[in-house]
Amino acid sequence: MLEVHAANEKLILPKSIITIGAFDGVHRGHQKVIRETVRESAIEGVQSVVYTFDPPPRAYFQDAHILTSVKEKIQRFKKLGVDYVVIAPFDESYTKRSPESFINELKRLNPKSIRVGEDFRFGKSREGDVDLLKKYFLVQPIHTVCCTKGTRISSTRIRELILEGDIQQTEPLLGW
Ligand SMILES: Cc1cc2nc3c(=O)[nH]c(=O)nc-3n(C[C@H](O)[C@H](O)[C@H](O)COP(=O)(O)O)c2cc1C
Ligand SMILES: Nc1ncnc2c1ncn2[C@@H]1O[C@H](COP(=O)(O)OP(=O)(O)OP(=O)(O)O)[C@@H](O)[C@H]1O
Repeated sequence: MLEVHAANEKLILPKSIITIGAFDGVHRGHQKVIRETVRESAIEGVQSVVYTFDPPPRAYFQDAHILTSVKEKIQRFKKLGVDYVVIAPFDESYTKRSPESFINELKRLNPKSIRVGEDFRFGKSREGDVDLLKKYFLVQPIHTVCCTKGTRISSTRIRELILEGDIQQTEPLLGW
């Protein structure tokens, strides 16, 4: 059964496997990251957690078109077998938090490992990176999922295709 928590509820877990990101569109790249998180959590016998943002940071900073509502993202996380979703309200005060403050928040979830891409950034002005995260947690990189043309699947690419009116091409990238 999926549990949804707002970040300010300060959820505490004894052990977990976490993935973090905007996950806008819950495309095939996201699905792989989440499936690996769920698979590892089952092997370890601990809870799987998706920590996500509302709105997606790119929608907040760059006014990007939002592909999936929070409600729809939650439904897709549920289908992928996630145990917990933590939703951070991505607003002005949240964006000003330091990387260390975010790390302290993650500590409450006691992650055995964190699954994010090598280019993951966090904290004000994107100051925190994977090297900083690795000082506190085991961080396991995810192999990039590409489309048949060989380019990385991303929410940005899907937004571009929608703007070009090429909905058909978004389907193999979204995988739903
Ligand atoms: C506490 C916190 C503060 C953030 N502040 C900023 C910021 O000031 N500027 C920015 O561009 N992104 C900021 N971000 C967003 C990150 O750059 C990044 O988009 C987010 O961690 C999601 O990762 P993803 O883009 O790989 O999905 C912040 C993220 C967190 C967790
Ligand atoms: N194609 C992909 N293959 C593997 N992992 C991916 C892929 N796309 C995103 N991820 C991972 O999923 C998590 C969430 O990514 P994020 O929401 O930033 O996706 P994105 O598609 O890169 O978004 P945007 O284009 O808006 O920056 C991150 O850990 C990221 O590294």
